[in-house]
Amino acid sequence: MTADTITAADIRINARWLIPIEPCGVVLEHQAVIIQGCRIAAVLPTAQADRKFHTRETINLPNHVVMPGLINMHGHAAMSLFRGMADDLPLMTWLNDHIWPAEGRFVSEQFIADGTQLAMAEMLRTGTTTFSDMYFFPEIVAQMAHDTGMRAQICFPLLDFPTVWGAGPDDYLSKGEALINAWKGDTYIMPAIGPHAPYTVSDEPLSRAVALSEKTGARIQLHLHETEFEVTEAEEKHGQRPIKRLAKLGVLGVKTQCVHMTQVSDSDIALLADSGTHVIHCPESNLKLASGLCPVHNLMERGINLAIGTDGAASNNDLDLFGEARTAAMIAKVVANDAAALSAHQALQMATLNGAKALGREHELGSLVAGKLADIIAIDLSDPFIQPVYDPASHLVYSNHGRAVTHSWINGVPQVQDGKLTRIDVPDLMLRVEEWAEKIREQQAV
Ligand SMILES: CSC[C@H]1O[C@@H](n2cnc3c(O)ncnc32)[C@H](O)[C@@H]1O
Ligand SMILES: [Zn+2]
Repeated sequence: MTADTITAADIRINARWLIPIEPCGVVLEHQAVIIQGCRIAAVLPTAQADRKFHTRETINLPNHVVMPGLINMHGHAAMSLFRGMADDLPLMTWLNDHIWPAEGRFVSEQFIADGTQLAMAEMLRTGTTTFSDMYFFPEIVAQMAHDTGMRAQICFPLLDFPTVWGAGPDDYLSKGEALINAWKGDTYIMPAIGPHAPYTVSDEPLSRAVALSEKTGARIQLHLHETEFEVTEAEEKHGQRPIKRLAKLGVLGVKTQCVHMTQVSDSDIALLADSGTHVIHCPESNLKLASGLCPVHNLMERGINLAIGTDGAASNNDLDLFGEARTAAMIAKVVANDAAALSAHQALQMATLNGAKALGREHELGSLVAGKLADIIAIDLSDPFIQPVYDPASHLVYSNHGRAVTHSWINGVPQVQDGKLTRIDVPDLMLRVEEWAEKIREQQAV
């Protein structure tokens, strides 16, 4: 027997359980994850790690599951400052009568900075390591995510009409192209194009979005088929379903992510499947706004890649992706009339690897495999509300909530340690959040 060569590395995480996501459906026990720099050097049984690696730091997690960081594929981060401001309303009333007026009144660079930081604090604490954002002042969101060390797809807004961030399509597209160029090749920030929805963006800017995507490689994310009203109104106005119009304009494809898709006909499924378009499922926002239910099972059967998003905190009303995975699993079963429709392992895959696929980064994110980037989380299963443990994957989806996350690393850098954020000053953030709440309450009282 020959002695193993000892390799030096940075961090060793000893985990009671490990869910690598790849291969799907596997739970390993007594595993070590070795991190060297920003990457995973190895995932191996602890006894083997003892013989093969010497690390400068070891973290023992004897009651924990370790898994890849979650990828929240759709949201409007700074809307966290509007959490609970306008509840129990359908989408168009919520937008037209409450959210858009409030955005006109309050959204500024400082609002975006503070609201985004609040959202990042919540996402990090609940296991998200990568998020997708579609909101105003995307250059500020990108800078904040980068400074904090979170990965983020930053979709710049594109609409027919002026907003606080732009005068109209020309302005949005030129600012957006500058954003894409500014972050080219960055490991954390993935700039993308965010046409708001088919009912707010006309054909010409949509075609220009496609051209910009082709020129730069940037992805496109848009709200699509969110409600029955959206589809029937478009049929009256354009004589076709919105997705058909998008297909003709060249919007669909492997670089496009359609958010919501609660209204799905057989021909819609064919368009999505044939083009390789990704669907981002936001079950809690769809439930709360009574928008409809995405037929996840039918889409999965056709091989369509489905990832999960929370949407903004004003329509959810939290950014806990574990909760979202649970809701996704629950409603998939009812919609398909099949208790096996979306298993716990499949829900976890949607919240990790499928998000990485939608971003085009499945080769380096979304699973715990040697060589991938070290975006890792740990969840403590020792609390009474998740005992006893027979199957940790079941617990993560059906019994857990994100607040059981105790540790996270992004790019090998610790972000959460023993449940505490390492890179966000929470007391200072709370003071700024309360100042915004005062202003918003004052305005609501008028
Ligand atoms: C142009 S920035 C994004 C824009 O979208 C609004 N928004 C938030 N949630 C939804 C949703 O579920 N459907 C459509 N639009 C939504 C947000 O308030 C911003 O104005
Ligand atoms: Zn949205």
